[in-house]
Amino acid sequence: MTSLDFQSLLKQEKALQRVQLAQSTRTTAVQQEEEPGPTSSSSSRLSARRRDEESKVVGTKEPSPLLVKLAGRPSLDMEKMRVGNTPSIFYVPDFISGADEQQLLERIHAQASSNEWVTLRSRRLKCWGGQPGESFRPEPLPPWVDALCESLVVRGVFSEETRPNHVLLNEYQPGQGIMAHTDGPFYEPRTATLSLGSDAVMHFSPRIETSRIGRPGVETRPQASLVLRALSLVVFADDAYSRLLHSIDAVREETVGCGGSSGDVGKRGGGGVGGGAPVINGAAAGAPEGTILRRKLRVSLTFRRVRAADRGEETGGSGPEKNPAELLV
Ligand SMILES: O=C(O)CCC(=O)C(=O)O
Ligand SMILES: [Fe+2]
Repeated sequence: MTSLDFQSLLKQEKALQRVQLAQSTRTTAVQQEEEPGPTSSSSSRLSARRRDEESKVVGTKEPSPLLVKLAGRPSLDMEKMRVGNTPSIFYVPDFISGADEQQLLERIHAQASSNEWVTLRSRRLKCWGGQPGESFRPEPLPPWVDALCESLVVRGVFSEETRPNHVLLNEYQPGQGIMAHTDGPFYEPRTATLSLGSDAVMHFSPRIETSRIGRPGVETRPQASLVLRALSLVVFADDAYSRLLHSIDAVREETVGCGGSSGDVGKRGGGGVGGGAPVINGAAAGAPEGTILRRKLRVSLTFRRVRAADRGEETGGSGPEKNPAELLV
């Protein structure tokens, strides 16, 4: 065995041990979060407990095979995944494999008849983890959803302290989309979305106070677009989370970059017309300007952490205030 083989075996074994540990401590974690907080001291208690337990032999329960598989992948260097000159927008192509995607889609569609779905005009959705808001009470996630959250921590997308505890599933038929929005103040300013089943283009536009819209020099159109290939993960945080709006046009077909949406013109996701904004991850997504993308049934899973009730203030970026339009150039 070469030293490289040995290193990767060691990594896999460590990942497996973490998985077993995570599963055996999951109940404890949920109980701790139900205490007021999580304050920094409660989350450091949690990490300390994890560290203590890590030194013991753990795991009486078989870990989920999906989790073992996902967590066994190498951890990501998120800095290398940053796209364009953007503040904290990261794109990870092929975050999962096509086989993982199939497994996840089967699981999602196996539950399709359940009444947990909320149907909207432009998509349907399901959420796990509890009702975000002032009186948030975390609810346990289904094991396969929890497995995905764990894999995001193991692979370095979220820190242990910001482990996602809330997951949203959106399902879009071809021709459906999502209006320009921010994810709001109830979450920590970091969100990760896994795309399954179809490609789509996400547009980012400056968040403008309503009173300034329409004033000379105030730009509200999308300033950048990001191709979301199936299997990819997009992460945005901090200023990109709080000071930019994101949207997906409600179209059946779209042309990357210059041309904009080529089908169903006039049936946009709402709040913005994506076409024309420069694509900031064309190379990483293998989709140069002019690429035509046809939508299929798209399912996305969005992972976030609900903020502690005592810190439910508006999420703001750090550092000096910048015009949000400047964040993208
Ligand atoms: O489907 C997506 O990729 C985006 C979903 C989203 O922005 C949201 O649920 O807040
Ligand atoms: Fe969103």
